[in-house]
Amino acid sequence: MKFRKILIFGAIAFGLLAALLVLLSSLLSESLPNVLAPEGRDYVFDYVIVGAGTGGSVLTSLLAKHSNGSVLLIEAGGAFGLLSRIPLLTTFQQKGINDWSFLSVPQKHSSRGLIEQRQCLPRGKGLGGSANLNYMLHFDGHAPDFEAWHKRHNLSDWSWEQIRPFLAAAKPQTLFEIPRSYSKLTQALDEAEAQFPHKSWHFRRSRYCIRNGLRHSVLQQFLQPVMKNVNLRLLPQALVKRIKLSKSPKLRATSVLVGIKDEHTNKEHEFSIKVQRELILCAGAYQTPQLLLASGIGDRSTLAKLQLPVQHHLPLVGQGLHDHFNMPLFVSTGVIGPSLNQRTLLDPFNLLNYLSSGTGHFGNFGVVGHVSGHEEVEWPFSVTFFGAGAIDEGSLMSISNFKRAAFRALFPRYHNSSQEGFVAISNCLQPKSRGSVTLLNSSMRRNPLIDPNFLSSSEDLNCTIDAMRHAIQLITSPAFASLQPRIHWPRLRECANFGPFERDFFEHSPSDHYLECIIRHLGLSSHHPGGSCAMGSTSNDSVVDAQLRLHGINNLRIVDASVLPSPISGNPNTIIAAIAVRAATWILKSELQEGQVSLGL
Ligand SMILES: Cc1cc2nc3c(=O)[nH]c(=O)nc-3n(C[C@H](O)[C@H](O)[C@H](O)COP(=O)(O)OP(=O)(O)OC[C@H]3O[C@@H](n4cnc5c(N)ncnc54)[C@H](O)[C@@H]3O)c2cc1C
Repeated sequence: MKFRKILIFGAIAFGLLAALLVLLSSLLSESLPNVLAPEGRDYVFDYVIVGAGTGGSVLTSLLAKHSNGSVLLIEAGGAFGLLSRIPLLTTFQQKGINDWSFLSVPQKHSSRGLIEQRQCLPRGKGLGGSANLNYMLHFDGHAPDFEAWHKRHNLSDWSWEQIRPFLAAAKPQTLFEIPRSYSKLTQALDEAEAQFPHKSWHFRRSRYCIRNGLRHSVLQQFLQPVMKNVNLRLLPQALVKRIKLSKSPKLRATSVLVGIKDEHTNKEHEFSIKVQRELILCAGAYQTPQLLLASGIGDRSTLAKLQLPVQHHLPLVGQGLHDHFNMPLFVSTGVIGPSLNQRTLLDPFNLLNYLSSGTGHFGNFGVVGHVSGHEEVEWPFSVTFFGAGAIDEGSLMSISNFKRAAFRALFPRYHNSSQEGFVAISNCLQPKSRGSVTLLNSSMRRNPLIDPNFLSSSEDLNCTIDAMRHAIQLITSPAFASLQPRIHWPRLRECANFGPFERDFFEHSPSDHYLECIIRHLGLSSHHPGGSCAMGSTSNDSVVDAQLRLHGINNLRIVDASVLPSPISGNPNTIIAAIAVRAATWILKSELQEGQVSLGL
């Protein structure tokens, strides 16, 4: 008992220490090196990079290291706090100061269990961008994705052979892999791999961008090591509002208009920064098209409707948005997992374990493994296993936008804080639905109109139903039997006509109509948006060319998730980092070819 008290004191001390560190880290954020202090004069930089997320951090790092030119990195947010480094606590950042907290427009074909049928679309805001808000899962890349880019989109520069060295260069320095012994769920997954009849399915235990128990993102690996370089300046808390083009002799980006808000008076100070060589947009799949459209670069008729003067007609800006769509299913287990629940989290041993070795529940996000099928299936799919037994109602509802009834139908054991179980998340790896990013008006301070248009393709619905049936096959296989799993089919009033019927609990074969109904109500964004300024060969099929330059504007590139011509069959972060490495080589090569550049700081 005495020992337990000591542990509880230890846990409280840890809490206080964490709070102190959060405070300290926010204080430290004030003292970033090389911050540009706008003093009312015009600045000129060889390279101006907009957005310090995955693409922007990697690109800035390589240009700061290897270029002879001056580099300015402009980021709308500031530094992330310590919360971003503690893996399990990452969702607490959502809806906070480091999240843009976008909401989709009401969805036509999905999201019926969400308030106003709108999806929560978190995006990182600050140095590190979404790489500092994400769930840290690493994926090596999948050869057929790039072969499809090569063959279907005529992008021979992006074949698997071509991209592999860049993936290697972008790979996280250290990865933390969930060990087999982590829980009974990881053991069941390993057994399923050995026993499962579908030999073409791939079983992976999760690998995280985590080092010594702390998030190790592109910020730590790429950006931080170069922050003090003499040719680099940072401009945090600054929003890029317009891009200015000049027409002669050739169309080129000449400057950006930046706005910085005074946090006390809320007044905005605006100034321009001139671009000597290249302007590179890394503002992400929602805000890169937003900035282009707000600057009059986009489809002529769309811009006319918004009464925006056209600087450059490029019809597909903001079109072709894609994202993975997740269907969660709660499975309770009859044995102690241990799985994530309030009881395990409040256990002082867990805290001590994390403090002493960086491992245990606090040292990862809770996703323990994935099973995916690419060959011998009609549609490539993935099932992700999130080892959580009790899901906190308030927290999940706030970051998912679920209506209360939908949440409770999905997690009927939500009130039991010591519940053991897991969530099986099924999705299609190559969804066909395409959405868009447009504007409400030209203000960059207003959120863009984001329409992921989930399930607009009936193929995606069939594919998700298929993925769920694969998940059921796994969960009811002998390998999982020792967990005593029970699938909790959501009992939604709106789906009651189709089931679930008592026999479903035994036969695990609910009808397609029932599965369609729950998918259309309860499916959620995976937060992997891309494709809104896709690459391709001409302006009729894309926004940027194979070297990521805007069609018609040679010195304006996009280096972020918007350029993906089709979805990545897994977690996209490392692929976007690899795209940035690739872009850096082209930029540096052209610098070399054209001779010295000025150090115009
Ligand atoms: C909650 C969540 C979980 C995820 N989990 C994973 C995962 O586990 N594994 C994985 O591989 N991927 C994951 N992802 C996806 C991955 O993080 C993103 O695909 C990737 O970070 C996108 O990189 P990016 O460079 O395109 O954009 P971002 O990283 O989003 O960077 C864009 C940056 O631009 C800044 N910006 C935007 N507009 C302006 C402007 N006008 N002026 C100045 N700055 C601007 C933003 O503040 C931001 O910092 C997740 C994403 C989220 C949100």
